Amino acid sequence: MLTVTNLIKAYDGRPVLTVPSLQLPTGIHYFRGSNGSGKTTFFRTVAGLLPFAGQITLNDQYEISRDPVAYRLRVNYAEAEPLYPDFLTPRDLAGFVGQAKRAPAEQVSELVEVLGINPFWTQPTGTFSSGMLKKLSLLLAFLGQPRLILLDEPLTTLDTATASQLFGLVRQLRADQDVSFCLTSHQDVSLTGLPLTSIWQVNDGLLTDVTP
Ligand SMILES: Nc1ncnc2c1ncn2[C@@H]1O[C@H](COP(=O)(O)OP(=O)(O)OP(=O)(O)O)[C@@H](O)[C@H]1O
Repeated sequence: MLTVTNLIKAYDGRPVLTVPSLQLPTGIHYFRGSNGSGKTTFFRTVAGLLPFAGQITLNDQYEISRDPVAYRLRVNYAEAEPLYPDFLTPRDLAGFVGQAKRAPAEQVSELVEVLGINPFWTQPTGTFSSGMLKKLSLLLAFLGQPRLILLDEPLTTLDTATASQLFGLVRQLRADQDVSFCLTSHQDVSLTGLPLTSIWQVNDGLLTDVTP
């Protein structure tokens, strides 16, 4: 599903992530590692948000630099600590992102319901709690018809009921539409009952497969 080759990501000339070769099949992949080990850098790079050296290809077909639009239509990302312009509401953001991701008409309302966003749908994000921001970022990450969704620390600040709804959504998209997921968490994701395809340990910008 995802192939990464000769990836080097540096900040100001300092390499922080090196992935010589990585192949992820369809499934749910969990990346764990200590603070500053490179998880977010990896996710942001795969999401197409950071410049890097190397190749990243989805489904042997869409290379991130060669097919930037087709690739980004199929790879969605939820930030660990989402931030939006204060004056925008979930309705505004879902409108923009939904259009960019070519989301089906009824998709937004279904996700609003599942993630419990109705009570603050038209409220400016500048007034949001961290959990409300997290719910909104998750909604945006599910819009369109992604083949891969990157969830960076999806559980942080999320209440238990919404976490359970989120896992239900992940299971459903996995089973019904063969959507793949990569996620990070400082909590032990294997305890959530999600069927994990692989587990990766990130240390000092290097990824090691530690799947049992
Ligand atoms: N914008 C940036 N400029 C310079 N260095 C950065 C930048 N963002 C991250 N880094 C560095 O890259 C390395 C990896 O950071 P990253 O955010 O990917 O870690 P992480 O594994 O996601 O950590 P955490 O668990 O704390 O979220 C760290 O050394 C960090 O200081």
